[in-house]
Amino acid sequence: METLKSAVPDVLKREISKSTPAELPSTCSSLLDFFHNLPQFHQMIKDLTDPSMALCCKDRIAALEAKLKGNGCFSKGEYPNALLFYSQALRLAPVDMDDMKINLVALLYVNRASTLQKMGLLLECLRDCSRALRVSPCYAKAWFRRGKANISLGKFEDAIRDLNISLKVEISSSGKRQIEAELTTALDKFKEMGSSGKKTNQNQSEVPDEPDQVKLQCLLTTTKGRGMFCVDDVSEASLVHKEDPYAAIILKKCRETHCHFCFNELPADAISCASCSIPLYCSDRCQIQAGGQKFDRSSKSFSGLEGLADDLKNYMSNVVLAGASTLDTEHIAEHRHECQGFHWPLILPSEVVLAGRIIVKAIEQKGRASADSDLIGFLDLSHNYLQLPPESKLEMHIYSIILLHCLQHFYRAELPINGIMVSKLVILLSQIQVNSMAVVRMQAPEVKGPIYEPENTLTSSLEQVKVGQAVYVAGSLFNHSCQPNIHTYFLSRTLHVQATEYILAGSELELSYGPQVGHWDCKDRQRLLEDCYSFTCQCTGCSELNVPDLVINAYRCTKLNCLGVILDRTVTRCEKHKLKLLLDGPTFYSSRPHKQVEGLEFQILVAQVPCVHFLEELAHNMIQVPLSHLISDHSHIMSDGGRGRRMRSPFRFKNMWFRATKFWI
Ligand SMILES: C[S@@+](CC[C@H](N)C(=O)[O-])C[C@H]1O[C@@H](n2cnc3c(N)ncnc32)[C@H](O)[C@@H]1O
Repeated sequence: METLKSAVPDVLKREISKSTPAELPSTCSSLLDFFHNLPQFHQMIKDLTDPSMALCCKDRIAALEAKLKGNGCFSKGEYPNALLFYSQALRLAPVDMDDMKINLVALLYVNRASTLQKMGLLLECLRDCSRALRVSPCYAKAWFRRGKANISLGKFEDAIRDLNISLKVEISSSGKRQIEAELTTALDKFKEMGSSGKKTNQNQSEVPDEPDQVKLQCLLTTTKGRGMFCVDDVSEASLVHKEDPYAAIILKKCRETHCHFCFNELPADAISCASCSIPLYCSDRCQIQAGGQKFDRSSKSFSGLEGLADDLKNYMSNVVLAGASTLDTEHIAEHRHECQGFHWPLILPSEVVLAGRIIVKAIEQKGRASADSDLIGFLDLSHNYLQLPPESKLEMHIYSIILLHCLQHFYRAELPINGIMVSKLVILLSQIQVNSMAVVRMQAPEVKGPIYEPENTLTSSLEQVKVGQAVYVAGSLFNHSCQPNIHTYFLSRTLHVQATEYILAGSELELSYGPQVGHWDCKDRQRLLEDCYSFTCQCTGCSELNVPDLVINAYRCTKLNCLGVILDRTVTRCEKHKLKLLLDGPTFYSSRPHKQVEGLEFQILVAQVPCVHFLEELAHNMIQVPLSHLISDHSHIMSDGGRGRRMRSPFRFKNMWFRATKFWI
């Protein structure tokens, strides 16, 4: 990237840095022409898209090496290490579907199943056996291992069926003897269970119905573009909105720990993409939804099992064909186009790969033939291109050109390489910057000291970690407020929006994009929103005076019983504008009810002439805000240099808010 960036001539850089959205086709076209004459550019595209150079291809030899290491650990009883090596081998092993007997993938699944069984992870073991059978349906060892796992799980009927099939397909007599012994155990246990009247618990716990969602409407606001409003009153904690992402991607740092589709933590029997070695998934369902159905195993695959009873044949097809039939077929596999041995999904930044996923989904949804140049317009997302810093504009140009060349390998007809198409990608990248949401999970940091120490209590130390980035089409219409009335959480990759207070009909529903009143002061909140989203916050928290903003960075008087505070100079600059609005307002001389906090009425009394004691501070561009009407003299604050004790935590001021009755400004 840096090489390409530095190669761009200064004139072109300047043109790009000043460009408006309307000028994008021209700047993109100029950069495209420049890169097409640049050998480094062609080399970079080759590195990113040539399958023979990709590090993410399947590699049979490396898989066999990892398998050998796994076997070594298994025989020494080092099961966690064996698990790691078998998982690594599975990630690298190519699925050779022509091999109808035992293939490497099936063998690795059975080896990992044995390891999982040794570790007491029986459900995981069972799943791996089924995966082996999906690849090699007549693999006796997989049926045998499945039977054993089912015995341990108390599912004796299934175990008997598994073992009977295993007996049928096993050819060696020693193998048959082993299976028969296990079958006897299963039959005995089944009889025992029958006589004691015990039944395996088949009852699934009922999932409670989700409450109805609230009716929302999208309206144009005066200062923030479109926003989401509620039609009726919304009670606290109601589910306001629920949505699956249009496209999503895992963050690079979570690639080895979380499922690349649903973003949940990976289980011990994580599975990999059938075509490349990049993603890991928590289940077959996630793998298929992300990468598409790889094994289309028809019932022909296990024909030739003459003599097998019909109920066993049915059972066999249920096990072997499980998964695919239960899938939502409307889902468009989002990783499929990336896993042709290409290198770019591994290398390019997450948001660029996310842009690729959006483009591909749009093409697939519209139908390849009808895909026109307005490929992404239908998403109707806002963007911030005009406000972007020059450096970001240049990077977006370069990444768009690179991405277009990468996608071309799969969608040559739909994605012509020209200035207009690149400009669409530039806009898409800036739309992603403004609209994509971080998918988060709660995580407890590692506990260092003894658990009973107050700092180590898990509930207090849970923190949010970002695991993915996703674009939600309707979810993107919620504006930001530093005093939000809704919050978001994620179950799997589904966005849930919930009310945090009672909201009156017709009110705007606003969430916090990060900063909130009471946690950050106004200037820090505004800086963050400008830096990350390129807008100047117009929420009530930033445009109207509020108590936490005045006191969060204030200096408190050290004198006992004195509640006086002095604002930091940097805060004052930000608050001055709000104060001016207040002073210019119609309530200049009057007192007006400002805020109701737990039954106490706060008042802002706007004095025409500032109190004499504070003139000195005002001369230094500082504003003194005593939080008690009892205070009459603040000369002592100035006498100790105005430093006082710095109060950062708004909660420590909470008591003060309740004690205070008036503000004097
Ligand atoms: C995710 S979109 C929200 C929907 C957007 N208003 C629209 O019309 O599509 C984020 C954009 O909305 C605007 N926005 C959201 N919250 C805002 C706020 N508190 N103050 C000013 N603009 C805001 C900014 O332009 C921001 O880039």
